[in-house]
This record gives sequence, structure tokens and C-alpha cells, in this order.
Amino acid sequence: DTGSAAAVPINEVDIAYVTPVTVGTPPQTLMLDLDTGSSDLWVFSSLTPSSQVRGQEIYSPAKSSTSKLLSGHTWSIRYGDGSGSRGTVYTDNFTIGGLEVESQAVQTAQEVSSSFTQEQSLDGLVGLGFSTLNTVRPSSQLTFFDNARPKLDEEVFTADLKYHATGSYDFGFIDRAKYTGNITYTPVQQSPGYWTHSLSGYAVGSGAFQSTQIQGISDTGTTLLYLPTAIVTAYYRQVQGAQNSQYYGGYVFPCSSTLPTFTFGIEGARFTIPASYINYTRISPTSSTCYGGLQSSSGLGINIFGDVALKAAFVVFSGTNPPRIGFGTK
Ligand SMILES: C[C@H](Cc1ccc(C(C)(C)C)cc1)[C@H](NN)c1nnnn1Cc1ccc2c(c1)OCO2
Repeated sequence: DTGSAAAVPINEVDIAYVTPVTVGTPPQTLMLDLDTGSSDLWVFSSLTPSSQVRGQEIYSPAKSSTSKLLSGHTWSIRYGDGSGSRGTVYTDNFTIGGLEVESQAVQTAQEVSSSFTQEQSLDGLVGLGFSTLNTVRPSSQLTFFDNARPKLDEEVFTADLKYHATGSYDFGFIDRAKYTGNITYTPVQQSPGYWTHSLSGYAVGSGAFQSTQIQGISDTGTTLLYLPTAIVTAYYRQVQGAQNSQYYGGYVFPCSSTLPTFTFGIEGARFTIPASYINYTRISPTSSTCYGGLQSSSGLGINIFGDVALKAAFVVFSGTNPPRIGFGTK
């Protein structure tokens, strides 16, 4: 089997992408954030206090003839940006882009943090990290990808995220029409459960390519690109008026600045992020100061190849043994 679904940016600066999914019988449609950097599938639900729901679609297990309570099971997740959620668990039919998994663990939120309440067009997350990271207790649950694996034509899913436009996620096949040339693969170290791999180096603008291994995680659920401070300072040194602002918590610069491109390596292949992707957003709607899409990872303890980087390529997440990740030019 295969599946294919849209990845729709939830706002005008691509803070996150959501994908239509259906849960239950008859199908209830929700817009969820497919997140390779976590492994819980959770949704706003009929169990979420109405004070914490602001426009989101909810999943009501009581309205589904195929829902089953996973009795005695709970979950609680805290994301790296400080947001979080917790609740109980049902199993139900779950479909993404025509690919169905029966009795998928669907984690129903009984509490969500304010940053989730504020994102009205995001109804939850589909974790596509390794199932070892799932927070359901006493027994952890499998991700949608792990449940779908046995029926997939090929043990892969792909991400084709786009800048200020709708892209796609495919399951079980690699769509040749979505990239040119070949896919370059590199090994994934699946501990502690992220899609962890290395870049082979980087270049700032037209500068020489610096060959250096940079380990990090490819994370579709993270907006920006977070790299070591030395690389980030080398980049913003090329930007007139750029500064690392304590107040704004990162590099800012005049919105009128000309930004260099940023190139990253995967093995011998090179992928260039257009300057426009790094001119991320105005710090406030009327400001002429802009916040960078490339920021330092020093506070995170891990380098994160988020959407700013991933949308510059066609990415193959391969669940083969051993797992690997592939990048193609588009
Ligand atoms: C933050 C997201 C998870 C999320 C997504 C969306 C949202 C909103 C809808 C409310 C906008 C909040 C949270 C990420 N997913 N793998 C994640 N989950 N756990 N770690 N990370 C990566 C990380 C870690 C730390 C950081 C960061 C990123 O951005 C800034 O500081």
C-alpha cells in the first residue's frame, strides 16, 4: 500500500505544516503536524477542556464505532520549546492520504499548553520519530509509520515541504517526479529515537565549502535551522546590521538586508537554502527588524535540521534495517 497527503503551512511564515488525516468510523478529519522529531500521535479531543480549545477540530471517540479505550494508559509530553500536552489513549482506525492503520494508538489530550491552544489551525501531532520515544505508559505505543510498515510497498516515507506553499508527505513509495538526479543517502543513528545523522559540511553564500561533520536531527516538526554557534556567527558576519539579540533570543537584522544563501552537504551532495528562507519573519508586523531562520543550537544541546533546511530538499526517511535518510534536489 501507499499514501500521499498535503503538507499545508499553517501561517504566512511556515511556522508549522499540517496534513489532513481521518480518525474513527465514520471518519473524523483533523489537520495534524507530522513531526519526525517526536513519537507521540496526539489530538485535541472531546476530553480537552473547552477553555483550552480555540478553533481546533477535535476527535470524539464516543462518536466512533471503532474506538476502544486503552484502559489504564496515559501519556505526557514536554517539547523542547517548552510546550506540552498530556492525556489518555484510545485505539481507532487512522488514515493518512488513503493509507489506513486499524487500531492506531490515538492519544487524546486532557490538557494542552497555551502555545497549542493559540495555534488554531493545528489539531495535534503525528510523531514520526522512532517508537522508542513514545511517552504512553505503562506500555509505549507504535507510531503510524511503524504500524503501517508491514503493508507499505517500500519501508519509507518522504517529505516534500515547500516555502510558503503546500507540499506533500508520501508513504510507501518514492515519487520520482518530486526530485531531479539521484537521492543521496547517509546513515541514521536511531538513538535516542530521532532521525539523527550528519551533514558533511557547509558553505556561507559563495564562500568555500567547509568539510566538517555536523551531527543533528532532521526534524519536520521544528520550524528553523539550529546549528553550532561558530557556523551561525560566520553566516551573520556577512549580514550588515545583524546582531545576536538577547531580547529577541537570537539573530536579528534589518529586513532590507541582503542575506547570503546557506549550503549544507549530505555526503558528497550539496543543498543550497535560498536567502529568502533565512529571512524568516519580522519581529512584529510593523517592524523593519527581521528574525533569522538560521539560529544557534547552543541552548538546545542538539543541532536541529528543521523546516528551513528540509524545504530546500526532497527528503526520504527510510525505515530499512539499518535506517537511513536521503536527500534529493528539487
Ligand atoms: C518544538 C517542536 C514540537 C512543537 C511543534 C509545534 C508547536 C506549536 C504548534 C505550538 C508551534 C510546538 C511544539 C519539535 N518537534 N520535533 C520538538 N519537540 N521537542 N523538541 N523539539 C525540537 C526543538 C527543541 C527546542 C527548541 C525548538 C525545537 O524550537 C525552539 O527551541
